[in-house]
Formats: sequence, C-alpha cells, structure tokens
Amino acid sequence: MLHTRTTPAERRRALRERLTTGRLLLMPGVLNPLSARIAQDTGFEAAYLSGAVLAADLGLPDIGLTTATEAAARAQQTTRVTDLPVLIDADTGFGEPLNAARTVQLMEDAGLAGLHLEDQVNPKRCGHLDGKTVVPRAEMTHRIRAAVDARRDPDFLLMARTDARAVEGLDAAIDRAKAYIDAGADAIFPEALADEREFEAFRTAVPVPLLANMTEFGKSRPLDARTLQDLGYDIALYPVTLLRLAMGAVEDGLRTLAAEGTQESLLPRMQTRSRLYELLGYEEYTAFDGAVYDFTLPPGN
Ligand SMILES: C[C@](O)(C(=O)O)[C@H](CC(=O)O)C(=O)O
Ligand SMILES: [Mg+2]
Repeated sequence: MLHTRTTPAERRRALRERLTTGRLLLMPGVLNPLSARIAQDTGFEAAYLSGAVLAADLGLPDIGLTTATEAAARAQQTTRVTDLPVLIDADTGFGEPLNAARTVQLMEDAGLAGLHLEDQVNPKRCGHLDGKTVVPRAEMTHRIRAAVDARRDPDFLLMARTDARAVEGLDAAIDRAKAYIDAGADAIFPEALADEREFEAFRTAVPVPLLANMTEFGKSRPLDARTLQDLGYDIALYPVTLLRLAMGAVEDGLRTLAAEGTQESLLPRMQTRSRLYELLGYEEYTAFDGAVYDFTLPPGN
C-alpha cells in the first residue's frame, strides 16, 4: 500500500538471478505506472520503460527530444508502485560520456534495475528506421566505461545496445558487441536483426545475456517465445506493445463515441471500476484509514 516495500537492491538481484536461469524473460514495455501494476498482477516478472513510449506519450517522435530527467521522473513514478525489476531505455545516455555517467546515477536513484545505452549518434532515431548512424566503436566504449565508473550498485544492469547491424552489417555488429562487453557491459541488445539466422549468430558469438527486441512493424520478423528460448535468448522485449494496444482502443473508442453518441457498446471492452480499484489497492488504504474508502460499489461495476 502507498508504495512498494521492495528495495532497488532486491530487484536488481532478482533480475540478475533471473538472467542466470536460462529461461526466457518476457519483458513488456509499460506505458504508465498503472500498467506496470497490471504487468505484475498478470504474472510478468519484469517491466521495461521504452524511450519510444515516453516520447509518444508526450506527443513527440522518438528522436532524442526527451531528457534524462523526464525519463528518470517517469521511472521513479513507476518503481514506486510495482515490485518488479524495471529496465529503462536510456537512449544514447542523453549526451556525451559524462552525461551517460550522470544518467546512470539518476536511474539508480529512480530505483531501476538497469538501463541500456545505444551506440547511435545524437540525435538518435528509432532503431527500426532507415538513416540512423552509429558513433565510432571507441566512442561507444568510452560511453560504456563512463557508465560503469559511475555505477554505485554493481548489481545495476548495464546493457549495451548496438544499432550497427543496419549500418555496418552483422559481423561488425557482433565485433562491436564484444568490444562493449570488454568495456564492461553486462548484457547486449542487438538492434534490428533481420531473421533467426542473425539472432543465432549473435548468440553463438556473444557470451552474455542477450535481449531480443520484438517490436511490432519493425525490421525484425516477430519470433515467438518458444523460438527465442530455443535460440538461447534471455529477454524477449515487447517495448511498444501496450501503447499500441491502448492507443488503438482509444482511437476506436473515440470514433464509436462520436458515431453512436453513447459509450454503451464499449462497456464490455472497458476495465471496470472494481478492477481498477482492485489494482489500486483501495481496500488496503481503507484498512489503513477507514475514512479514505467509505462507500460500496453498485453491483456489476
Ligand atoms: C526499443 C525502442 O528503443 C524503444 O524506445 O522502445 C524502440 C522501439 C520501437 O520504436 O519500436 C526501437 O526499437 O528503437
Ligand atoms: Mg528507444
């Protein structure tokens, strides 16, 4: 109630341990703190905060317009209401290596379990769009070293993302991943791989936990959890799935409301008041202070 009792240290250890099991971890990108609650309630073991979702939520394209403090604020709101370990997309670290270092500390302070930094130049683009460019390998290793130096909790997961596949090809992307591990990265996010063969090549070459980005409408063909498990991947990421679902429902709902002049036909698709209250833990607040919750719900709500 009121806030989670799980400490950041416990979540970081939980994520680290989970990544040693050899079982694929399904990681949905949550769109707000409440959806993180739903992810926990429906049995997911970790959550993700996507840069694309944060930007879109603010009505902005995902081109490096959001700031480290905006991302950290959203992270703190999220970690406060869930016990799950949360991984955040820290884009390029929001600037130079020194900024990446500060970003790591901001994200540690926000109670996150880890972050990923990518090797794109500023301003970054969505990893599944054409025309992106990557910084020289040495510059990215500098970025990672700065992040490693700044980290205060050794369990805070530092994942390096390489966008090099689409720019320099698969072999160069694998070489970069190895250099990033040497610089101190704990895990690798190979962005925009084309097919199973490429996922497999990465797995064979790279000896640390690997994340597979299963974003929709992108360059990678979606692979199901069983396939990713068989390929030896550690995390299956669904970064924008909830936003796309929710915004699809919002748009349909608005059109229906405009056309029908009533929300009546939409009711079966809505989260009910009672389910919302259950997620928010109203009853626990009542137990704490009877005056906070002093009414009963009408039947069927
Ligand atoms: C993972 C990602 O970085 C994100 O911000 O969620 C995006 C997702 C997307 O735009 O579909 C990316 O893959 O670049
Ligand atoms: Mg992103």
